[in-house]
Amino acid sequence: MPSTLLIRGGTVVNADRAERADVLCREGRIVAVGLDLGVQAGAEVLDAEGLYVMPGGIDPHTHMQLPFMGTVTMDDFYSGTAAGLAGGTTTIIDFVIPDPQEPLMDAYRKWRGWAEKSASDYSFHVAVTWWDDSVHRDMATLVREEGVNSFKHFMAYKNAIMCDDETLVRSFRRALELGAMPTVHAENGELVFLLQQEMKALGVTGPEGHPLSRPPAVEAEAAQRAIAIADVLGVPIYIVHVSCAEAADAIARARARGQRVFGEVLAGHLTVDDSAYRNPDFATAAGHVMSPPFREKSHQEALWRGLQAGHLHTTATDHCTFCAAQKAAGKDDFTRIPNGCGGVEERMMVIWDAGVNSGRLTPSEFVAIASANAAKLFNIYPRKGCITAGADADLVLWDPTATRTLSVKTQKSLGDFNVFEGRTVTGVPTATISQGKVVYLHGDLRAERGAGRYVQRPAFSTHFDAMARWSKLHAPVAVTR
Ligand SMILES: NC(=O)NCCC(=O)O
Ligand SMILES: [Zn+2]
Ligand SMILES: [Zn+2]
Repeated sequence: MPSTLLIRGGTVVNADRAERADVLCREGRIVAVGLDLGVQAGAEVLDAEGLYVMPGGIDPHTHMQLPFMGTVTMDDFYSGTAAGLAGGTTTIIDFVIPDPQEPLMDAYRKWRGWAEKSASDYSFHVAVTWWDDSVHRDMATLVREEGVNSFKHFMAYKNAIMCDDETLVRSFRRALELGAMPTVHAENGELVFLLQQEMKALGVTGPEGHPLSRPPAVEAEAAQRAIAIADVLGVPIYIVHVSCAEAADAIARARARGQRVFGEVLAGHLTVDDSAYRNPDFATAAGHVMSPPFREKSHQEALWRGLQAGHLHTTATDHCTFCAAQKAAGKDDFTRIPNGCGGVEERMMVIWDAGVNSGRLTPSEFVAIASANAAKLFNIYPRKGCITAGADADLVLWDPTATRTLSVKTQKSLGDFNVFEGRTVTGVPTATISQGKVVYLHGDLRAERGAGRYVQRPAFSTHFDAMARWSKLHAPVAVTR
């Protein structure tokens, strides 16, 4: 396998520009980007004439091998990252989710072990699901010794991994001290719990009860609460899987006030609506059960507008695959259907097709939301998310004219369901390069078990510096009497 790769004749697309250029990669890094780079003896050459050459996708929200709701996802770190590579995604940021009372470091080491089989590079957010002095201490160890710079808080999943407000406040404050980004799954878990019981009391036990127990206001309330807590504490905040207009509006309002609030949106929420929950076929309806749920179509427009306006910043999948047999645990009670859907392979195609082909996004704006913005927010830019000398050679060659029909029959994920089933997209990856190696070429997936590396992410991204200066200048001053 040559360690030098030349990608010749394509249009290199970064978040800030697109230009005709060759890309030369050596020993896993990009060493030159420019016109007419000469072919070197022994180099592998990829012809990119007529193609876009983009930074490999970063999916900042996946759950591979997740133990959740009494079962474990179908995709492990190998099959899940391999599926990502087939779709042009070369880095995932997954989640360590400790059980309540489980030491954070124990959970972290467990997840690191599971992830060693990854085929692409990966990193971890760590969830804070409970609080005591050991959590306070372990957060520092994770940031300073393990390169974790983001902590996740579930405001839903009562009686399981839900954070109460005290834990949110303590953890946000600690994250600020450590220079790490707090992130939240914003849904009011108390309201969800109440509405679930009420739905069942009304006889609504099927998957249609899932969206009915998680209306947009439930998400908007939690988003607003998390934003307000972050504002009071002077910490930036990142809201995962924003699914509805009301939550997107809460972010836009806070940003208009100058607050550093960042939003993530899922390929599914941008393109799939809630009609499936009323499908008479249980497996189809349950296959769509994820939280927050798919929404009525009008919310999709609000999410696209958020991306276009810059109020929403990243796109992800929340890839979390459960098969029909697992979903059947909730046959008579929708609250027992394991929550989660796939998408790591389809994300970039679906968003390109619905975003770029529609004129909502330019190719550079697509690179921003599919890769560069996540790299910036989680402080791995320009190592990731940018085609420049010195960056990791993680790239995708993109044919904007080729079409594909997405289907469970052809997906690489081990899940047995595809929420994008039957969707024909225009704009597909023809090659994916990870660490300078061609790992996917014209349908031939060459993912290597264990080839992925753990990516450390330094603390104190640029936002922290600005916020610290602001806080210092606006510190409370006592009246001298
Ligand atoms: N999203 C979902 O339904 N499952 C995964 C856990 C989470 O992110 O909430
Ligand atoms: Zn979530
Ligand atoms: Zn998730």
